[in-house]
Amino acid sequence: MKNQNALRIFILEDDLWYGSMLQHYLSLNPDYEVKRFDKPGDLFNQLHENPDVITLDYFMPDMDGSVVLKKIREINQDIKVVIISGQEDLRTAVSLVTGGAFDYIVKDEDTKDRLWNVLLHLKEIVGLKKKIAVLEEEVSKRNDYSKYLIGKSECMEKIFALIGKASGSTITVSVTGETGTGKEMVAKAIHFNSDRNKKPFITVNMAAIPRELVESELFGHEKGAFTGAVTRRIGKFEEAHMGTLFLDEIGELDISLQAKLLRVLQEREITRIGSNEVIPINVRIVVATHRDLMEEVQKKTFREDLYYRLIGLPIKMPPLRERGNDILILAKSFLDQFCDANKISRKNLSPEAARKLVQYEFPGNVRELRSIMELTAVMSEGDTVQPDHIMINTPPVAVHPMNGKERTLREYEVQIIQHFLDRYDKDVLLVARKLEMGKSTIYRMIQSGELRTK
Ligand SMILES: Nc1ncnc2c1ncn2[C@@H]1O[C@H](COP(=O)(O)OP(=O)(O)OP(=O)(O)O)[C@@H](O)[C@H]1O
Repeated sequence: MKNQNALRIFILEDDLWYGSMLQHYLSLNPDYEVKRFDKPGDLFNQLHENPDVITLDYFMPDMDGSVVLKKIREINQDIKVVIISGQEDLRTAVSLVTGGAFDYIVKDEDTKDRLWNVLLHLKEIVGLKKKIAVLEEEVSKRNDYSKYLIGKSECMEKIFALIGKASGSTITVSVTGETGTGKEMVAKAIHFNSDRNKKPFITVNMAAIPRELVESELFGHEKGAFTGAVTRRIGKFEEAHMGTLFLDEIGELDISLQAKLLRVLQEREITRIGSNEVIPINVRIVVATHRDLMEEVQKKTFREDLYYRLIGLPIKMPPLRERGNDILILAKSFLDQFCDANKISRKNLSPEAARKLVQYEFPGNVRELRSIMELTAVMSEGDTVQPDHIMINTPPVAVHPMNGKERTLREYEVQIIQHFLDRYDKDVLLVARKLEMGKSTIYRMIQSGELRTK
């Protein structure tokens, strides 16, 4: 059976006897897979097998060792090359090692033992590199937020498509939506699905930083720039260099700082407070807000020019109550996650429990659903969740048609039916039953364009 962790070694040696001796000796180690070549051309033909190590005889009749080394390095820089030569010339050794050789061994009676030791050392390095590659792969999988963003509803499918579009470019993205709808998750999904995913993802929540500290938080400061600036501090823009900067609650940014942010976004460079040095920055910006920024522009609390600079690719997160069956998919997923984490057996939702969930408004959206399901897992006994196990603190609110601007009776009617259609995945029959009205009335209103089914 092939040993997946074997160190793959190619020997290039024109002296057949010496080459065979090395091959035999190294093959004594079951962790080595050894192949021998006596001409550089033959070795190059097999380089696609990606050996971990090549031992290279420096004096070859066909090609000088330094040329072979250069060619190997051009094809694959990851292959470690150990030079073996009769030449005891230190200058050659130094120039080969600076040219990319891993080590240089002089051909004498100790060669095989020294080579043995070099290879043991190399096996460790190659093993560590492979482990790092596996771990990096795992981390990037763990950070593949699109796998964690759960949803099958039409509106979430649209969000996934937009995340895909945003990930493929460096366009600024603005995510809006009520609290707990997953705006930060979207920002992370975009970052970790983009080619910046090995660089930092930095979050700054504008609402969480005292107003007077925001500038220094974003752009950094030099020591002594202001009272309290006892050391130099790098700002979040610099920290996010080559990665993504997520500016959460951007609507809370003080108007006095908005002009500065706009300048930075236009010039793509920052200056730390108290410094004259201009530092170029390369960051992708994702902003989020639960506010209607256009409304803020009209109220003159948000600069219009900054608004247009930030809007980029807009992604509007739908409230959970408009995601139809996603409520139950998410609920089951949160329930399973909690049970698995606490090593209790998984539970099912009874039809009545499911109904209780879909009838609730979820003002706190997905975040609220997660907390409710965690509490449910604790409260329920047995393997089926009943409605009583689901503790909803706020009383269920059907619709609040009286909130907001005044409407005609007909408009209220349309608003209520639309709300139910959105909630129940445009299932006209179900909505008609729930509202105790004729399904033909609903169909007529859809036909006339009063109600949306898309
Ligand atoms: N589609 C989803 N699938 C799975 N979990 C989700 C989804 N959307 C949100 N969540 C979970 O809901 C919680 C809130 O998500 P997140 O912080 O991204 O929301 P937000 O809109 O940024 O909230 P806020 O506006 O309050 O900052 C997190 O625990 C997240 O894991």
